[in-house]
Formats: sequence, C-alpha cells, structure tokens
Amino acid sequence: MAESTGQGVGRDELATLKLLALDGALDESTKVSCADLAERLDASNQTASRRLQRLEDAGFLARDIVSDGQEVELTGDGERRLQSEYADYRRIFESDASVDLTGVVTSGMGEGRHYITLPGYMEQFIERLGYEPFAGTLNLELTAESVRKRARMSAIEPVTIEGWEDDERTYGPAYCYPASIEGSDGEYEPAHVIAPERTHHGEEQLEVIAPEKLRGVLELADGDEVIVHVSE
Ligand SMILES: Cc1cc2nc3c(=O)[nH]c(=O)nc-3n(C[C@H](O)[C@H](O)[C@H](O)COP(=O)(O)O)c2cc1C
Ligand SMILES: Nc1ccn([C@@H]2O[C@H](COP(=O)(O)OP(=O)(O)O)[C@@H](O)[C@H]2O)c(=O)n1
Ligand SMILES: [Mg+2]
Repeated sequence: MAESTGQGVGRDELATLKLLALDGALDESTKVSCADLAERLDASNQTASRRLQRLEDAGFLARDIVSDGQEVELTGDGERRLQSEYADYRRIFESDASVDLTGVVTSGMGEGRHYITLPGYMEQFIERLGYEPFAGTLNLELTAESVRKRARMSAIEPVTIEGWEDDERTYGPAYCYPASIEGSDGEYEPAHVIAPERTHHGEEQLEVIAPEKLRGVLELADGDEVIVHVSE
C-alpha cells in the first residue's frame, strides 16, 4: 500500500470518507455502489468514482472491485484522518460546553425546601448527584446578559431527575447541571443548577442546589452577587 500523504484529499473526499465510515467501512470491507454514493453526495457517478479513486491514491481507502460493484474499507491512515477531524470537533464543542452566569441572591417562595426533601426526588439526588442536597434551592436573579446566556446550558448534558407520583398528584422531572458557585468569599463545589420542568419562576431566576447551605458557607445574603460556573 502506498504511503499516505493525504494529497488530493479535500473537503469533498473527506465527506465521502465519513459517509463510508458511517456505512461500516471502518470495521470491515463494505459494499458500495457508485450510483448510490453519488446520490447521497449529491454528485454525478463520475465525481463519486473520482473521489473514491483519490481516497485510494491517498492511502485512506482499500478497494476491491467485484463483479457487481466494489468493496471498500478504511485504512489505518483513513481512520486517523477521521479521528483528527473528530478531535477538532471535540475541541470546538468541549470548549463551548461551559457557561458563566451572574446573578444576585434573592429569597424565593420558600417552596424549594419542600420539593428537595420529597423522598421521590431525594433518593434520586443521592444516587445520581452523589450527595444529599441541603433542603432548599438558592435562588439567583440573573443579570439581563446572563438570562440570554442561559440558553447555552443546552450544550451541557444534565443529570436527569425523573418525575414520579404518589396517591395525590404527579411530580415533574428536573434537570441538574454541574456547577461551582463563586462568591466574594470563595468558590464552592459540588453544586448543580436545577431546572424543574414545572416551575413558578421565569428564565431570570436560577436555582442552585448543593450539599451545604450556601448562604452559610459562602456568607451570602440577599443582594450579593455570585457567579455560577456551569460545566460538564
Ligand atoms: C426538584 C424540584 C421539583 C419540582 N417539581 C415541581 C412540580 O412537579 N410542580 C410544580 O408546580 N413545581 C415544582 N417545582 C418548582 C417549585 O414549585 C418552584 O418553582 C421553585 O422550585 C420554588 O423555589 P423557591 O421556593 O426557591 O422560590 C419543583 C422544584 C424542584 C426543586
Ligand atoms: N444549597 C442551598 C439551598 C438553599 N439555600 C437557602 O436555604 C433557604 C431555603 O431554600 P428555599 O428554596 O426553600 O427558599 P427560597 O429560595 O424560596 O427563599 C433559602 O434561604 C435559600 O436561599 C442555601 O443557602 N443553600
Ligand atoms: Mg429556593
């Protein structure tokens, strides 16, 4: 096999290589028809065929012509080329998978305490967050900028606390995002931003849970500003 230089391999060839890998050609020899490939690449037969040829010439693809088409398999160099693409995407998205939100400590409706301590939730917190949360939620009124930035939390995978029911009623699910809490007195971890699916608060209120009373450990009072670092 020729030594790979990657020459002749551009964006289009890379897209073709990705498609073949999605078809299973990373692990084993996989049958492809040029017509089918052409259609999926939105290109002509000739173009699809040329891309396969270039990938083979570059040492990214091993090909076998059989009676009714061809079988292809990615080479080690082909896999490494895709891996490097993957690493780029990981860097792009992993560096984005964090968001800093600023808000001021506020008093809420005094309901957080009730919900957090319900056994249907508490058992899940202990199992899935690895700690028993203090009975309540620390409420923060977000700045206008942080209300906008809050949507970026969707790039972060939350810990899901499932909904449940007792004889009286049903309780909704809640999503917990790992975070650390920075006050003027220091930073506290572990903590989670908790987003209950059913809530009486709007987007400008952020609720935080932690194993300890944050007003105590960080010496916080209503009106104090804190920064919440949300990240995986
Ligand atoms: C784990 C959890 C689950 C909740 N589930 C519900 C619910 O099922 N229905 C509901 O009306 N509110 C639910 N809430 C939201 C509370 O009613 C309320 O919006 C908020 O948490 C009260 O916060 P505060 O007392 O700190 O102001 C839930 C809150 C938490 C923390
Ligand atoms: N980890 C936590 C959770 C709640 N708290 C506080 O504990 C009290 C009880 O929480 P809560 O959610 O029932 O009350 P409010 O947020 O409605 O005022 C509130 O003063 C919260 O700010 C805290 O300091 N640290
Ligand atoms: Mg609260």
